[in-house]
Amino acid sequence: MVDRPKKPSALPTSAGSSMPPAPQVDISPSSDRVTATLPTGESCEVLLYGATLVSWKSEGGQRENLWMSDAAKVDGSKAVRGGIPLVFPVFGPPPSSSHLPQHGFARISRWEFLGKSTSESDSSVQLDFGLMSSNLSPEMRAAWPCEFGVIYSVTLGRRSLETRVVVRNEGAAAWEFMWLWHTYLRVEDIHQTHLTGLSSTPYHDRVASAHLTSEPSPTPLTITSETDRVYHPPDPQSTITVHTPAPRYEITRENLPDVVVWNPWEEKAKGMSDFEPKDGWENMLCVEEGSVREGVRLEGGEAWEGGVTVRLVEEG
Ligand SMILES: O=P(O)(O)OC[C@H]1O[C@H](O)[C@H](O)[C@@H](O)[C@@H]1O
Repeated sequence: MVDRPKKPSALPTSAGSSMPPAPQVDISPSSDRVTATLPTGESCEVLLYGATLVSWKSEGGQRENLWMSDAAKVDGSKAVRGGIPLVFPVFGPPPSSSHLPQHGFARISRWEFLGKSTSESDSSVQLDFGLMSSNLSPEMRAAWPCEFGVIYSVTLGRRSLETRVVVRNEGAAAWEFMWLWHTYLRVEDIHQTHLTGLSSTPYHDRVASAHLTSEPSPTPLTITSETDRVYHPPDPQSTITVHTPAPRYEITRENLPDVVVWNPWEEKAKGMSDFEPKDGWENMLCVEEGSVREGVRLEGGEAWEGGVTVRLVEEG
């Protein structure tokens, strides 16, 4: 984890001097969400429900980088359709013997806001959230009776969003889990969007068959129909780039071997009640980083850490 000095935001940095106070990062925690705004206007908003990032604005707050469905439920009644829901401890449908919901419980559980820290050197703010076994509903506790603690950190910079997670086994017995950032990126136009960094990478095509491993993708990868693929790039740290007409997104991963690329396309979007507008699939692309092909095993007392950074870079 990046070790950052903790600094209460209430303390003015220019105390005792004749200089005007430096602009402060604004943190607005409320009963259901935490919003952070940099002095330059960039912001992010995290719902306590699922620790779901529902907004990330750059360019002084002028540009939204995450796609959110107009029909997304943000009242805790359903996983949020958009933003960055967190997938844990299972990806996709759980095994038939399990009572866990699709994509697990992290995205439908209420997390705790643990606090924030700021960094003057690079004008960023870090927000920390936690989820433990004791936070789960009795149904989820019964479905996954493992002792765990998860710390999720979101760091907002001028042109970047860094997210990190530490999953710890707080019990004595070993267990396995999967983790994924289900990131809905906003793109200007899916028909003018392509990805680089996944070529020469075989993938599981979840549209054609859950078990088929296809030929490596061509370069660059364009999205021209319903797409649901799990890539396993040979280099787990390699950069994935999403090129759109606006700034491109450069995605770097730490300790995350798998990348899911998902766009429901026209027909599937029509069938999702919480997907609005119905042509919204033209303005979104899920590029999801995680560890989902195989479970990560943690012995009692062990911890696992992963991270994703998305940077905005001008094309050209
Ligand atoms: O509808 P959800 O449960 O949010 O899942 C949305 C999508 O998530 C991932 O991208 C999976 O690979 C897809 O198969 C799934 O359709």
